[in-house]
Amino acid sequence: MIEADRLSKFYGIFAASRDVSFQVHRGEVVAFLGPNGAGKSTTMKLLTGYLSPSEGVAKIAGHNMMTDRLKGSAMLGYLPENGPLYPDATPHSLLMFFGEARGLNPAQRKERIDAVVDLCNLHTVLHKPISKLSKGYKQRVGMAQAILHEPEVLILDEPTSGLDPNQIRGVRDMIRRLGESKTILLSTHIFQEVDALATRAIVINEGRLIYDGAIDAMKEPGESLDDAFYRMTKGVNALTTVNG
Ligand SMILES: Nc1ncnc2c1ncn2[C@@H]1O[C@H](COP(=O)(O)OP(=O)(O)OP(=O)(O)O)[C@@H](O)[C@H]1O
Repeated sequence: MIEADRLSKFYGIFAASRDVSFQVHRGEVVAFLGPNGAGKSTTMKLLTGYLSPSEGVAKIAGHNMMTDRLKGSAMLGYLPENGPLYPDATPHSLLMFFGEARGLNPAQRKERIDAVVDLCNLHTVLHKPISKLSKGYKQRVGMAQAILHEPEVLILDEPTSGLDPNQIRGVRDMIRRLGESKTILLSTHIFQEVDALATRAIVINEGRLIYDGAIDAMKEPGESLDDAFYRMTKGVNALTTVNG
C-alpha cells in the first residue's frame, strides 16, 4: 500500500534522503524511526507527493505520487510534522474545505465531519482559529483532517510530539483503533509508542535506510529498544557532556 522505490531527495549536494526503498503492506502498522535530521519527514513528504523526488518513485496503493497523485491522495491521509497547514482557518472551515476537496457531497461531508469531530473530540474548538489552539488540539485537528475521507493508508509524522501525557494517550488510542483496519506509517521518537503500536520498524540514519524488520529483532540479547537505536545510529545527535 505504501512503496518507496529508491527514493532520493537532494538539496544541492546534500542528500536529505538517499536511495530509500521499502514497502508497507495492507493492514501493517510500521514505525519510522531515526535521529533528528535523519530524513523521516522528507521521506514522508516524498511518499505523499508533497515533495518531488530527485530520484526514485513513491507509490500509494499502486499510484505513482508524481504522475497519478489524485488517485493516490484519495487513498491517503497525511498528518504533517507541524499539524494542519492552514493556521487562519477554524477546524470547521478546514474540514469543510477538505471535505469538498475530497469530493464528498454535502450530506457525506456533514456525516464525516460529525464523525471526526466526535472521534478527535473537537467540539469545544470548532470555531476558533487553528493558530490560537494548543499544540494538542492542533494535532487533533490534523488527525481529523487526515481521516476525514476514511483513507486506507495513513502517514503520520510525529503524531504525539509536544502533547501532554493525557493527549498522548488519546492520540495513541486513536492510532491503535485505526490500525485495526488501516495501513499506517508513523514516525516517532517515543519508543514506548513503537512497542505499543507497531510490529515492524524502519530505521533511517543520515538519509539512508539502515533497518527494516521486526521490532524485537532490532534488539540484541539484553538490549532495550533505546540501546538498540543508539547502537544502530551511533548516537547521532547525542549530547556530549562538558567533560566529554
Ligand atoms: N528545504 C530544505 N533545504 C535544505 N535542507 C533541508 C530542507 N528540508 C530538509 N532539509 C534537511 O534535510 C535533513 C532531513 O530533514 P528531515 O526533516 O527529513 O529530518 P527528520 O528525520 O524528519 O528530523 P526530525 O526528527 O528532527 O523531525 C535535515 O538535515 C534538514 O535540515
